[in-house]
Amino acid sequence: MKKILVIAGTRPEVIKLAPVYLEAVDRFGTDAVEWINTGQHTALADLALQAFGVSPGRVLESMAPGGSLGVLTRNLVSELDGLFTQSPPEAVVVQGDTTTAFAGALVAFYHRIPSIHVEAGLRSFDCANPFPEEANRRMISSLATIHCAPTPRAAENLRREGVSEAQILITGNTVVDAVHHVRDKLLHLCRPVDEHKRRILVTMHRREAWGDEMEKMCIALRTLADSRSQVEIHFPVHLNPRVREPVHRLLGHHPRIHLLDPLDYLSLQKVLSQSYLVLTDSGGIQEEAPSYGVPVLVLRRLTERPEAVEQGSAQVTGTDPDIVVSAAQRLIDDHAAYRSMVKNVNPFGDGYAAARIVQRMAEFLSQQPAKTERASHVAA
Ligand SMILES: CC(=O)N[C@@H]1[C@@H](OP(=O)(O)OP(=O)(O)OC[C@H]2O[C@@H](n3ccc(=O)[nH]c3=O)[C@H](O)[C@@H]2O)O[C@H](CO)[C@@H](O)[C@@H]1O
Repeated sequence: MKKILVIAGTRPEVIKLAPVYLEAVDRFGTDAVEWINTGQHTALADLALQAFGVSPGRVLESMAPGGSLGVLTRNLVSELDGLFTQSPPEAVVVQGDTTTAFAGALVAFYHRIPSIHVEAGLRSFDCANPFPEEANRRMISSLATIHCAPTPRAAENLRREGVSEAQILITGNTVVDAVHHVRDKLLHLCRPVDEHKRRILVTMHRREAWGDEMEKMCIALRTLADSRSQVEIHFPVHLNPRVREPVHRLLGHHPRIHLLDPLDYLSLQKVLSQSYLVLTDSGGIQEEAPSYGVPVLVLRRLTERPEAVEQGSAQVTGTDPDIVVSAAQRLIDDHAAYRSMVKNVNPFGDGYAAARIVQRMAEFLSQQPAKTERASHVAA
């Protein structure tokens, strides 16, 4: 019985791998596909799993609260190595750029097990930003067997790094599949009738923003809310204490800044679909917003998602508070400028990425010889 392991540890991995998991179960059967939750971000990942009706097959205990990236990587590699030794899968699926994804691809490589990398080829070309994600995804691109690039641009990045054409598949981003999975439940929703209000969705969590940048962004949000009475900020705050502490300290008592606990996937999509504008450092939300025609200000110096910027529905503001505030004020005051950013095309995918990925997986697995033995995963 073929066993395909889908390995996820964080909320975005769950959201972007759930469509692949469901498609693979539909194609190969429930006994052939197993979900591995590495425990990197258990609470947020579990919340996302519920939205897709996916129950984690096996939960690892990789996260040492407050542990370093080195400790997390050590734990993940050790646990996955034991799992792969005990019952070697035919293939593993990893997503994006987390430490979970890197450890999954690395241990699969050591065991000579093929790995499928979902969302391959995103590059900021700066290993400090995002940190450690840019380095993780570059390393995964050296290890993976099949590279599922969401866009032609991502595929080009992989070719430039020497990945062979036969190993690259342009699929679209599975996050658009996830949006399609829930959007029927959003259909009855319409944009808020109070045209005077300007609802702004905010999310921030990036490691490279922890500390001063996070504080400066909070002050910028407060300045923005104070400067425009029609602004209502909805901010689901990441569980990480390095995010929660400054956000609640600096924004916790503003009448029009609503600090929320992390939202389940459907609730977030409802807020996103009804927002006037998004201010975020999130990758996934940059990719989802075009599905609802909502403009995005990217609170980062760089983005590995230039497609939305090039089509004009997103703007990279960086993290200078004055620039962020004036960019948001312009889109509130200048309706023509705002309308020019409202697009009805999502450049990141069409909602059929999972189907393409699983089809390619099926073709690949059908060409694999029966495994007689696992060679050379034992240290020389
Ligand atoms: C460098 C970088 O960009 N890396 C990204 C990062 O993911 P991210 O930046 O997208 O991370 P978040 O912003 O945490 O997740 C966002 C998702 O969560 C949903 N959401 C959000 C708030 C909430 O209250 N409830 C929710 O349901 C939301 O709709 C969306 O789908 O790592 C991923 C894995 O490797 C990568 O794929 C991805 O490139």
